Amino acid sequence: MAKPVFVALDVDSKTKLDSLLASLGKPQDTTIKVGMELFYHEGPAIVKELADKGYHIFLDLKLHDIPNTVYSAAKQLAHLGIEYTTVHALGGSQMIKAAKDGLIEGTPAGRSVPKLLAVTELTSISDQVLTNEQHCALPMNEQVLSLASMAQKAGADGIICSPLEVKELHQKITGNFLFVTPGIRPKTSGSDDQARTATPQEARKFGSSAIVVGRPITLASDPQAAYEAIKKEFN
Ligand SMILES: O=C(O)c1cc(=O)[nH]c(=O)n1[C@@H]1O[C@H](COP(=O)(O)O)[C@@H](O)[C@H]1O
Repeated sequence: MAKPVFVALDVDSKTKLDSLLASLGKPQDTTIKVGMELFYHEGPAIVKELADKGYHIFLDLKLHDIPNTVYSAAKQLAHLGIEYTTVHALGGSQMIKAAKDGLIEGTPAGRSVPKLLAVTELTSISDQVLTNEQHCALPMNEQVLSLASMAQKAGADGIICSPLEVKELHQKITGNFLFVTPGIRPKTSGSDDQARTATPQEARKFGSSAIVVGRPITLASDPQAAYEAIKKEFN
C-alpha cells in the first residue's frame, strides 16, 4: 500500500480550500492535514464535513497544556472523525498519556481511536536554535531520539520529526511506531522557515512512514501535478 502524503491544507478561506481539494482527487484516496489556520477559521464543523466526504484526516492542533486540559481537549477531538492528531512531546509523558486516554474515552463506539503523534523538535528549529535558545544540552538527533522514546513509552503511536532523523530512529526504536515527517522540500524549492528539510525521495530512503507537504503543493502553479509528482517520488 502506498505510504501517505498528507497535504497540509494551510488556507484561510473555504473558496481556497474547495479549489485546492478539487485538484487533489477522490476523497477516499486523499490524505489531508487540517492545521490551526483552517481550524481556527472554520471551526470543528469543517473537520466533520471533510470526514463525512470520506477524506482521511490528520488534525494537527499540537496540544500542549497541563494533562487534565489536554485530556479534555483530546476527548472533544475524538468525536470529529479524524485518523491522526498531534501533541507536543515537550509537554511530557503524563500529558501524552492524558491525550491518549482522552482520545480513547472520546471515540464513539465502533470507530477507530485516532492515532496520536508527538511532535519532537519542530522542523523549523535549527541546531543553533536548539542550543542557543532552547539551551538543550543534547545535539538534535539525540534530543529527537530521547523525546521519541519517551513518547513511545507514554503511549503515542508515533512522532513527528524531520526526515533527517528517521534513519537513526529506525535503528534505535522498535515496534509498530510511526515516523511522520514534514519539512519536505523538492529539489527546486528555495529557502523558507523550515530548517531541517529533505526531498520526498530522501524521506523514502530514510524510512519515513508518511510525509506532510504544504506549500510545495498549495503554492504550486499546478497543485495537482505537484501532488502527483511528490506521491510518486515518495513511493
Ligand atoms: O505537526 C506538523 O505537521 C508539523 C510539525 C513540524 O515539526 N513541522 C511542520 O512543518 N509541521 C507542519 O507541516 C506543514 C508543513 O508545511 P510546508 O512547510 O508548507 O510544507 C505545516 O502545516 C506545519 O504546521
